[in-house]
This record gives sequence, C-alpha cells and structure tokens, in this order.
Amino acid sequence: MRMSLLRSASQHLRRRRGYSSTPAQPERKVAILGAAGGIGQPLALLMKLNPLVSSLSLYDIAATPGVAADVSHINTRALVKGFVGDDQLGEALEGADLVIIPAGVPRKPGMTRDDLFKINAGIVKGLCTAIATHCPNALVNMISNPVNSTVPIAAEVFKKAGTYDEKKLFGVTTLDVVRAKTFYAGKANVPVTGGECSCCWWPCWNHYPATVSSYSR
Ligand SMILES: NC(=O)c1ccc[n+]([C@@H]2O[C@H](COP(=O)([O-])OP(=O)(O)OC[C@H]3O[C@@H](n4cnc5c(N)ncnc54)[C@H](O)[C@@H]3O)[C@@H](O)[C@H]2O)c1
Ligand SMILES: O=C(O)C[C@H](O)C(=O)O
Repeated sequence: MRMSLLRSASQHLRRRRGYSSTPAQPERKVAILGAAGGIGQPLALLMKLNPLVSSLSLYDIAATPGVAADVSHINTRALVKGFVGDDQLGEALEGADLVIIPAGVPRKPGMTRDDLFKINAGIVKGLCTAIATHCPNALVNMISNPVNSTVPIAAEVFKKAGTYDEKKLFGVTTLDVVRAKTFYAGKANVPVTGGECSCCWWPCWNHYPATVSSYSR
C-alpha cells in the first residue's frame, strides 16, 4: 500500500514537471526534393524510419503521390505528404528544418559528372530559390551532381536572397570517400582524403603501415 502510494505520488510529480519515461521527440520537418528518383526513394524510406523526423515532405516533378503513399504505410511517427510540380513546391518546403536535394539527372555510362552541370545547375538554382523563400533557416543537404559545383550555386542563390549561412549548407560527398577507401584499400590500407571526383582523391601514402618496407608493393 505504502509502495503504491509512493509510486503514484512520484508519477504525479513527474507529470506535473512534464517528465515522462519516454521523452517527447521534437517536431522536425524534412523535405526531399527529387523524392521519386533512384536516390530519393530509398532516402524517403530511411527518413520515414528515423524517429527524429515528425513530418516528411516528398517533392518531385512526377510520381510522388505513389511514392508518398507507399512510404506512409510504414508504421513510424513521421507524417508523410507527397507534392508534385512547381505549384506545390512552396507548400512542400514551408517550415522545413532540413531539405535534402537529390533532384536532377544522373550519369549514364561514359559520362563524367561535369556532363550533368548544365541541366542540374538550373534545377538546383530553381529549388534553392524556393528554399530561400519558404524555409530560409533550413539545413540544406545537396546530393545532385556535380556536388562541387551545385553547392556553390546554392550558396550564390542564398547570398543573393540574403539567407546564406555557411554552417547550414552541405554537399554529400561520403559516397566518394567510401569509394576511394574501398579502391585504395584493395591495394593498401591507407587513409584517403579528397574531392568530388576520382581525379582528385588523395591517398595518404605517408600513413602506409610501417611494417611494409616498400611502397612499390
Ligand atoms: N552526392 C552523391 O553521393 C550522389 C550519389 C548518387 C547520385 N547522386 C546524384 O543525385 C542525382 C539523382 O540521382 P538519381 O540516381 O536519383 O537520378 P534519378 O533520375 O533516378 O532521379 C532524379 C529525380 O529528380 C527528379 N527531378 C528532376 N528535376 C527536378 C526538379 N526540378 N525538381 C524536383 N525533382 C526533379 C526526377 O523526376 C527524378 O525523379 C544525380 O545528379 C546524381 O548524380 C549523387
Ligand atoms: O554519378 C552519379 O550520377 C551517381 C553517383 O554519384 C556516382 O558517382 O555513381
């Protein structure tokens, strides 16, 4: 009896102070632009699985209603909405805390990422102009290639709009870091630093294991 009284008093106190055994997660809106594509769809799935996301906006120029319907069937907390076309871009972005951009054309065999520049530069410019208007404080994660050109384009758009914050604009380059590590690891287990294309990966040979006497191996 005494124990149960103590338990209910402590529960009452916790409720009054706003404590709870499962702390409430903050509200976080994530928007994916290019959500119906090869990168956008698995990314939408990952965001839907992330407990930190409360609202997930899936935007593309086509096919997002179907993608949004599929993703929304996963029983996690994020509320999913699909948006299609220019007219709905503003609504997709309104209040977003994080915008992830895989919108644009990918490479075909024989192409370099530079070949994508003309098309993707225009796409990214348009999307970033809308971000500056509808969610100027959002973190922006750029995936569209060539990332080392699309990030500066985004920066210029934000500067022009007066919303640029260097701490909030990111280029997604992990793929290249991982690739470079994999390729060089096949030859030697050395750390690799570098840029957005294979021509500027930089293996740190001076970190080659001391037990191996010759670099020529
Ligand atoms: N940074 C990286 O690590 C990395 C990795 C993979 C791919 N990429 C790049 O990501 C981009 C997308 O690759 P993908 O394989 O998903 O291509 P994809 O063709 O499968 O998908 C691209 C999507 O973008 C959409 N799109 C085109 N214009 C748009 C616009 N104005 N607004 C919104 N959506 C638009 C298309 O409708 C399509 O659904 C490419 O530029 C690719 O090079 C980058
Ligand atoms: O190049 C692409 O379009 C996708 C990816 O970034 C890659 O390098 O394969």
